[in-house]
Amino acid sequence: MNKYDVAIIGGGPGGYVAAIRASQHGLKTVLVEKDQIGGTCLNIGCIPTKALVKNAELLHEIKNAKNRGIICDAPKVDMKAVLAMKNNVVKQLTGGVGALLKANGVTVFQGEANVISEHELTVQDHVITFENLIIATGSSNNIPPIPGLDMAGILTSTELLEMEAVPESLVIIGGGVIGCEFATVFSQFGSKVTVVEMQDALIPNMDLELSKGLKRSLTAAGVSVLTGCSVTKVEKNDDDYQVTIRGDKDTTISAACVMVSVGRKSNLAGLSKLPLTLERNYIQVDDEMATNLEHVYAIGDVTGKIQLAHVASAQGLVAADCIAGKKRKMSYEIVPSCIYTLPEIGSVGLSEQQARAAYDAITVGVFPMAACGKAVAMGQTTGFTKLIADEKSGKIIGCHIFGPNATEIISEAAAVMKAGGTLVDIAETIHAHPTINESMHEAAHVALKEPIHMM
Ligand SMILES: NC(=O)c1ccc[n+]([C@@H]2O[C@H](COP(=O)([O-])OP(=O)(O)OC[C@H]3O[C@@H](n4cnc5c(N)ncnc54)[C@H](O)[C@@H]3O)[C@@H](O)[C@H]2O)c1
Repeated sequence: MNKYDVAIIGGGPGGYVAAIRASQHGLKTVLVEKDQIGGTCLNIGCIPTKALVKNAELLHEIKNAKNRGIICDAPKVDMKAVLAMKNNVVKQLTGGVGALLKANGVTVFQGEANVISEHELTVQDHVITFENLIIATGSSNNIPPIPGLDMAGILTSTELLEMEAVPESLVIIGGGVIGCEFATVFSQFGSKVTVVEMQDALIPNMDLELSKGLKRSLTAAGVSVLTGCSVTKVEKNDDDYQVTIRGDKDTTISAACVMVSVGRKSNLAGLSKLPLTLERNYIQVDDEMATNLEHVYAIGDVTGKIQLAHVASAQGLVAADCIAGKKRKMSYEIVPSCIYTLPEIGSVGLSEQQARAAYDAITVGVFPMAACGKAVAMGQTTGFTKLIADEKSGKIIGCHIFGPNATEIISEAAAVMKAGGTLVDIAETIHAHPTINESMHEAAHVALKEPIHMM
């Protein structure tokens, strides 16, 4: 009998995590996924991108190996083998998630869900009846209405992850997270990359020092970064695209490929029978992830909150717990976000600009990677760790790291912030030596005006 306590549409990091938790609560749970389990994150987002970023890192290390006394031949990229490696990584992880769902007793239907009433959906020839519904349908690439972007051959990150050859040149429209990660990968792979960003800074919503540092490092890697510029049209001439750019002065750039990464839009197909409250086409939810319909919840990118896999998973756990009667609320105050560039970025809490606007007085401590022993030993001295605290209480309200292992060590700051910790808490915690983590320890000492390894 296809009658379930909870039906979940979408098997990404929001949906599959919610399904496992719902089932663990003893709820009869079904998950419907139209493509592959794992969603954007595992199949065409976070995971495959990180597989390529690792290759970019390797190439960068090999190219610089002679500075460390290692002589290597000039590296070459075999894109077909790179794709095989990337596909293997994806297969391993999606297979793992499939096994977890099975082990937790979640029923999985492959196919497109179509909600036909407030308590029923169809998938292929089946009718599924549900007491509660969790919508976890995610988002897809948004293509802005710029003349020429509807042309065949214009790429998004999805197609760029399937390239069988390294493009000679690549224009990336949008200098946000996707744009900067793909610029990192393809510039190291050998493409001549141009990034066109409409705002005055790359990754414009993050701490300005991160944006400036990233622009410097991408430029040093040979990427042409055009900020404060917009693309007005794209045309095709023989084999190349002509990209017309409006900035301080108008220019036209010729490129073999054009990728668009200007944000994403919600996936709402199959949901029109539900009278959901939407805003800018995103499903509106409260802190328990409930929509305006009592038994319908929504999680992940489709809610238009913070579009990150780990936020979707956290929302999925909240939704499943609330359905099971273990009511709790989602909080967005402490959400680490990471960008996989060279070097990496890890960020949590308020940017310095936001902190100055929100607090009467703040204390900022910045420690350069060039003064961190482990970073020097690794030959990766670009970047810094910045801690921001409320001057009155000393409580940490933001941390921004640009440097090696930034995406890993940012969780220390997140954990301290979650516990309401202060600069003194970090300064008085013994940090192992030599580690990049010491830069956080040192940044706390700098903020407290008692630096040890800095003049
Ligand atoms: N490492 C990660 O966590 C990771 C990786 C990839 C994607 N994501 C998430 O996926 C989502 C989508 O990423 P994204 O990079 O597409 O979006 P984004 O919002 O990060 O960046 C889009 C950028 O495009 C710019 N832009 C908008 N219109 C433009 C135009 N016409 N011309 C030039 N620039 C324009 C914006 O100013 C912005 O800087 C984001 O929410 C992101 O956080 C996260």
